[in-house]
Amino acid sequence: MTRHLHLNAFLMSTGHHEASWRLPESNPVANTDVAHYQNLARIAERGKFDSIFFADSPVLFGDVGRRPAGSLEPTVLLTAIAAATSKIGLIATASTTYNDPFNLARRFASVDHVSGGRAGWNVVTTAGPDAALNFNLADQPAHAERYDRAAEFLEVAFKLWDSWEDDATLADKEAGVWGDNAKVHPIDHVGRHFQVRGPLNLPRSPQGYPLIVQAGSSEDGKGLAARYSEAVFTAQQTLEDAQAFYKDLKARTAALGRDPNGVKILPGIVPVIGGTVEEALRLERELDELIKPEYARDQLARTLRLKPEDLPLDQQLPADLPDEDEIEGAKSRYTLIVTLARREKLTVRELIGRLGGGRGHRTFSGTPEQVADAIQEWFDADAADGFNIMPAVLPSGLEVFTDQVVPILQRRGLFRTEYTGSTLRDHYGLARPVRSGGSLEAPESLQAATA
Ligand SMILES: Cc1cc2nc3c(=O)[nH]c(=O)nc-3n(C[C@H](O)[C@H](O)[C@H](O)COP(=O)(O)O)c2cc1C
Repeated sequence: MTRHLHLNAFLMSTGHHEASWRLPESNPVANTDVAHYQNLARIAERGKFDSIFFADSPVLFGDVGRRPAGSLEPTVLLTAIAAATSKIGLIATASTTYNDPFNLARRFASVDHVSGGRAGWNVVTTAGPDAALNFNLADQPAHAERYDRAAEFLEVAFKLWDSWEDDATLADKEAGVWGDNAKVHPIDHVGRHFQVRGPLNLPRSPQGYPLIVQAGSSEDGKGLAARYSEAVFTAQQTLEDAQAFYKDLKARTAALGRDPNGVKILPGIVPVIGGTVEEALRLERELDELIKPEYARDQLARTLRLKPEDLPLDQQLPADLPDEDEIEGAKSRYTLIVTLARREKLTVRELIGRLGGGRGHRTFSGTPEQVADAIQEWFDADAADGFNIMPAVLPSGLEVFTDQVVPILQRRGLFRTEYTGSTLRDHYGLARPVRSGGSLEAPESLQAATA
């Protein structure tokens, strides 16, 4: 089976570089401008991307002085984007720790109805203590507890999406019968975290389920991804690390009886593209020089559970840092940052520059040809099924990728020249789960999840 590259546009206000909002071209209040996001989605659709994606956390992070702060609730934003596009997939993040299954299952099924089958859900447990304070808690639930809840949350969501059979709606005007009660099922879920009777108060959506995306990379994170996810986002700094993650996750998926091709692995890349290498590096330097180190050092201190004064800008990280298993936040991101700093002997200032561009995702500055080579190298080396494209500056970074890198990938036969389907599942080459006659024929890629 020919493998095709998958491209997801990870959209974030004026771009992933934390100082992008300071460029003359940038709209500093793009983070709440729906027309900005509709324009970005149209650019990505012109580039035949599989999907666009919004991260999210139910908390206002850190210091509003540093970069555009606050974000539109992403499923609401997706409905506005759905109205402005017709093909591109629409993926939003929502937390299993700070939501309930009934409302969230309904919300994503609604996005799927509104978009004609283009909804995807990035399932997160929300790492970090701050969000907990917005939801009657004094601290974040333990890492393992968050993932245990997430697994049950997904079980309930699948049951709710399956509570209507595909042919439950009759709309028989003659007989005056709208629906068939025998095809709408309570779910009567009773579990450790949730009791949900069901059925969902919404007919089955065009895709049956939204595409299930996950982004954890710890043992718990990979366990959840192997059982339930169909696309996995990950931050990987080196080809070797990416190959190891790819091999491990595919093996875990197969060990659960799922089709490993049913899980698409997309590492992030923050491309800074110039007509020449010098031009690309100049743009990278211009952005890095706009970073105010004190903001970034505060955030780095929080991640490393240190005080800012423990991190002198022109010295390397302190020798004694906590082990990953002491971290209750985003375990794998913590390890990635510390490993990056140690491996490349980065000073705090240098590390801040690297993180300012992509928060631990791989950054790559070069010409369109070199960016295409970097993508093809990992794709050919079984380190990725596709990429999370994270333009440093938006919209210009997405435009130049769409107009100058995508054509190279298309000429090399790596990427679609036209959409061949209309749903998000079609774009990722994943079957639609069918629910009829009381039975569920889940696609092999999801069988373990819905067993
Ligand atoms: C591309 C990408 C996007 C992410 N988006 C979010 C997000 O929107 N909200 C969130 O709480 N976590 C987000 N995360 C973090 C993951 O959900 C997770 O907390 C992190 O990868 C650490 O997972 P681990 O504790 O299993 O190692 C994202 C991670 C990646 C790689």
